[in-house]
Amino acid sequence: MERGGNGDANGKSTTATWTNLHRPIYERATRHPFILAIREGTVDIPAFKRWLGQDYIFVRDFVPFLASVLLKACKQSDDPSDMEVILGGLASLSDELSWFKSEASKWDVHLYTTAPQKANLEYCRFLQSLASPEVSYIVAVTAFWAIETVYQESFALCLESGSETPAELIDTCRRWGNAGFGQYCQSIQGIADRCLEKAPSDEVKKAEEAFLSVLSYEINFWNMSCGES
Ligand SMILES: Cc1ncc(CN)c(N)n1
Repeated sequence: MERGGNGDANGKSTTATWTNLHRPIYERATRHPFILAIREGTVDIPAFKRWLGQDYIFVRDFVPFLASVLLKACKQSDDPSDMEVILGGLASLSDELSWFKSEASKWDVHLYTTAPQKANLEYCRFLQSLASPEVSYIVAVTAFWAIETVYQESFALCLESGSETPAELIDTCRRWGNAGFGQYCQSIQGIADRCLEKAPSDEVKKAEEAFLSVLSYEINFWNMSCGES
């Protein structure tokens, strides 16, 4: 089997190469009108509340997905520190679920009676498919990196100087836009790139497809939050 190799001729890592290669869809996911409206202080509050209720459902489904990535790291990774990064992420989801509950009560969003919308159901189904033992660690960890990075880049944009994010949404933006979460995403990116460097080309191709699928599910998720289904 052919080897995937490490990115392009300029020495860029595989994930950096893909981000450049697929820039238009990457930007549709990370600079979505929903995020730009938060940043400009014009976000529709019902849309924000819809996002909040739907994202709680998503994060609940993200837990078993991440547990499956952890299991694959334990079985397939050649670097013991991968497990520590992923375990840290999994542990922080407990705090994240509590945050959703307190934020929901602040905004009068009823989490337990919120039904998942179509775009969310489809994304959660994709997560379930990635959790299958037939999906390799390389593909799963690449998807994990993409999922976290879309939120990191999106919400970091709302914290940049010059942004007019409403005060009551700053806490939400900090949750994913803070520098620590940015470092965590870089650690996952480092893991993905190290794995991709050694992977056979068919696995690299599957990982790229998973990256593109994540971007497309993320766009649909933002669209759903804006009220387009
Ligand atoms: C839809 C979605 N994508 C990503 C994340 C970040 N874990 C999230 N909470 N929700």
